[in-house]
Amino acid sequence: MTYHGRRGTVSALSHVDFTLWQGEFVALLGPSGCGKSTLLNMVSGLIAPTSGRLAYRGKAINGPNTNIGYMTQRDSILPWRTTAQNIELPLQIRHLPARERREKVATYIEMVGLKGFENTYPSGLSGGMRKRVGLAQALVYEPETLLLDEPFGALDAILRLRMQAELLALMEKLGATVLFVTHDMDEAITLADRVVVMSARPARIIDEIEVGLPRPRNLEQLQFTAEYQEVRRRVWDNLGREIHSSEKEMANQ
Ligand SMILES: Nc1ncnc2c1ncn2[C@@H]1O[C@H](COP(=O)(O)OP(=O)(O)OP(=O)(O)O)[C@@H](O)[C@H]1O
Repeated sequence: MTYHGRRGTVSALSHVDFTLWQGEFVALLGPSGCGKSTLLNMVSGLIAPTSGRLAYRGKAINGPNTNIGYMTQRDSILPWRTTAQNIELPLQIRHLPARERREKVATYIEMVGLKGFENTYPSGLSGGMRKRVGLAQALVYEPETLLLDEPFGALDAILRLRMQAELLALMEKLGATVLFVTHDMDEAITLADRVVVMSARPARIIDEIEVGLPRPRNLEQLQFTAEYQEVRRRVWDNLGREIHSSEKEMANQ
């Protein structure tokens, strides 16, 4: 994917070739600005690659894909709508009958732990609560596949751990297919079945690591296990090498 903008040409992704299997939770891990959001935008059908091919269930992706729920990095919560109204929005766009909308909104409000805040406007919600509204918005029409772009990036460590645990429990329950973008190695390993490590821009895939840690996972204990440390070392070996090489490149420029 190459962007041709007013400020010149930016080569965002070079050679990216991978398959996301049904029911799998894949974390895309890479340095800042390497092209992770670009990749999600392409998978969701919002932008088209300048070369190469993307397919969903074997069919070429030619436009927005309604089987996919996408939580972008910046939330799309409308300040003039309450929690319930924001979560209802994707269902209104799909013209679901009012009764069905109400039922689904109630289910997902409960699922993301926002019961009691149905009628609160975004200005009355904490950062973590806003993220939950965003997550419920992506989940509410029950897409087969979820794209989550650094959903917990701006949260403090404790809230982040809580949200990660909630997401994991939810995904294990729903059996959804997830593509999760992060630049946090521990987040990638604790959540995913497979970690796809991307290089600095223009991104290519430098490694794919099967995490292999059993589920359901207890996030508070997981990081202290020997198995976890072993996976972490393997991911770090690759990521560390990539960081050093991009630092060297920058120093030579
Ligand atoms: N619409 C655009 N026009 C021109 N360049 C763009 C556009 N969108 C992204 N880029 C550039 O493409 C590169 C990859 O951006 P992208 O947002 O995909 O990276 P990222 O890995 O998601 O970054 P981060 O981890 O910081 O969120 C960056 O250099 C960015 O400046």
